[in-house]
Formats: sequence, C-alpha cells, structure tokens
Amino acid sequence: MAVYTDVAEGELGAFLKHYPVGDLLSYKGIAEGTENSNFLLHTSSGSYILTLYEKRVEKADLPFFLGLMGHLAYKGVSCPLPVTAHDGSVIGTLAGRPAVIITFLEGLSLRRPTATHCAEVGKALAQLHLAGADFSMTRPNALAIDGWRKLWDAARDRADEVEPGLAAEVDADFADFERNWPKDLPQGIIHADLFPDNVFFLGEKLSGLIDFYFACDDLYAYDVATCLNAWCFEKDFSFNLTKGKALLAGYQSVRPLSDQEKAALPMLARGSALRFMLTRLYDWLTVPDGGLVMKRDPTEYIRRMRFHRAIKSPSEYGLA
Ligand SMILES: Nc1ncnc2c1ncn2[C@@H]1O[C@H](COP(=O)(O)OP(=O)(O)OP(=O)(O)O)[C@@H](O)[C@H]1O
Ligand SMILES: N[C@@H](CCO)C(=O)O
Repeated sequence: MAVYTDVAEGELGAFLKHYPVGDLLSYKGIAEGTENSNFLLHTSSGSYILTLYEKRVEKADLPFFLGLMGHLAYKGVSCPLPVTAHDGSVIGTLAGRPAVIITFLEGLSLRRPTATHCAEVGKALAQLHLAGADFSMTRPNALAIDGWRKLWDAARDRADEVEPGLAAEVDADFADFERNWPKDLPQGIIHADLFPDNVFFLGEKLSGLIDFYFACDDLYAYDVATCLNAWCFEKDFSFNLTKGKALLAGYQSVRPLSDQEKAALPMLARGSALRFMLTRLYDWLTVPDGGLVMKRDPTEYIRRMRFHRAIKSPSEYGLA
C-alpha cells in the first residue's frame, strides 16, 4: 500500500484553504504506488490528487519534477498540473511532509496492454521528448551507471541467493557497460519510468502520463528501451514482436530514431533491464517483509537482461 502518512480531516481542510480548490467534500488514501503517500480528494470544484513526499524523493528535486509537469502540460502533453497556492507557492507542508496538490487525470492504467496501446505509448513518449526539449531545468539521472554501481555494491554479496550465478553475470555486464555505454546520442528530458502503471487510457486512447519522479536528462533512446522492457514482454518473458513494432512505429511517427540510436538499442535495453533489476534486487534484499515498500520481483528483469544479451540486430525489436 502507499499511504505511509495519515492525514486528519481537520488538518487537510485547513491546508486546502491555501489553494484555489474549493471546500473539501471527501478524501481517501490510494493503495497503488510505492514511493509516496497519495490521496484522492473531492472538493466543491472537482477531483485532485494530494501527494505527500516520503523519504525516497529528494525535496531538492521537487521544483524540477513539478516544474516539468507544468511545462509539459503547457506544451500539450496530458499530465497532471500542480496547483499553485494563493501565495504563489506549489510545495506546501502537511503532516510534516512536503505536500503538493495536482490535477486529477481521467483514465485507467492497464494490466494487459495490446499492440494498439503500445503504439499510443510510443507516440506519447516521443511527444514528451519533443515537449521537454526547451524545459529550462536539468537533473542528472541518479540511476545512470554510477547509481547502478552503488546499488550493486550493496546487493552483490547476496545476489546469488536470488539467482545462482547472478553476481558473475552482472559483474560482466558492468565491465561491458563501463567501457561501451553510448554517450554521443541525442539526449534531453526523459520520463525514465514509463511503465503501464504510469500511463492512463480511456478505451484505446491514451489519456495521460503520471509519476514524473524519476524524470531526468538522459538519452532519448534509453527511454525508448525502458518502454520496450516495460510494455512489450509477456508474462512468460517472451518478447512480443508485434508490440515492439507498434511501440517503435508509434515513437518514430513523431520522432524518428537515428541509425546510431537504433544500433544502440540492444545495449540500452540491456542497461535499462539491469537498472530495474537492481532497484528491485536492492529492495528484495534490504527491505523487511511486510514493510512499507512494495517489493517487485527482480528475476523478471534478469530474464530481460538475458534476452537483450542474445540480440544480434535491433531489427529483432521490430524496427523497420
Ligand atoms: N494525476 C492523477 N490523476 C489520477 N490518479 C492519479 C494521479 N496521480 C496519481 N494517481 C493515482 O495514484 C497512484 C499512485 O501514483 P504514483 O504512481 O505517482 O505514486 P508513486 O508512489 O510515485 O508510485 P510508483 O513510483 O510506484 O509508480 C496511481 O497509480 C494512480 O492510481
Ligand atoms: N517501475 C518500477 C517501479 C518504481 O517506479 C519497477 O517496475 O521496478
């Protein structure tokens, strides 16, 4: 569950007086999500999401995340818009936590996306990349190779408990990535966590993107690779070529990939799979069971790493 901090009705009502959102009618905690405490608010002017930022989000990064949402929304990307308080501030304090109100997006996230949904996601990702190009703030990717290394140093000794041979396998990957990771590809603002739980649909139409709390500056093609990992594998870990084709065609209908970006996809997809394997592995090994952070299975991403390692040509992802 993702309500780590309780909020009393009286203090919430008083907090909302600072925002142009009308009077509180009702509110409830939202179970989905892992990082922060989220509440759905109904007020006399509509619905909103209240987020209390817990310790895994750096407070110093909030102006970047919230400024980015405002910028993208202004550019026509459907994403939540932070609500500005009467005194001009966006970040308040509630129950001792940094707290923000954002607009509510209609739609549902999907458990079983189809190729049509994948095409929509590809298109939306490319639109996000273009829309972010003139955003004035920057944020280095805390989960680029140096960040992976820190996670790996903390988890390596117990990695073989999760999958025998994993320590040696990942050590070899690190050696490869530290020598050969592509650097000269187009880069800018990326979402960095555009998984199905962060994309809303109304039927087959994409209605919005949420959860910009990993957004940063990095390679655009790395974000594409993350989406291939998150959207195009089936439950049995097979890659669905039809979905890959659809996602890549959707992306390229808005922002064509260069030949260099295409050639780098297998390594980027392998790196992205390692990144999600590592955050999952770290939580798996360090967070107590029954604790507050929902643990996700790292082995799903070990399977993806192996798939990408065996790729001979980027056409195997469905590139035309
Ligand atoms: N603007 C919004 N409109 C409607 N629902 C929202 C909005 N923002 C968040 N939600 C709901 O709250 C849930 C949690 O949000 P979010 O993914 O941002 O949380 P999180 O704790 O950062 O989780 P994680 O990082 O694991 O994805 C979402 O799954 C969605 O149900
Ligand atoms: N999308 C991440 C969770 C945190 O955003 C994962 O599936 O591991």
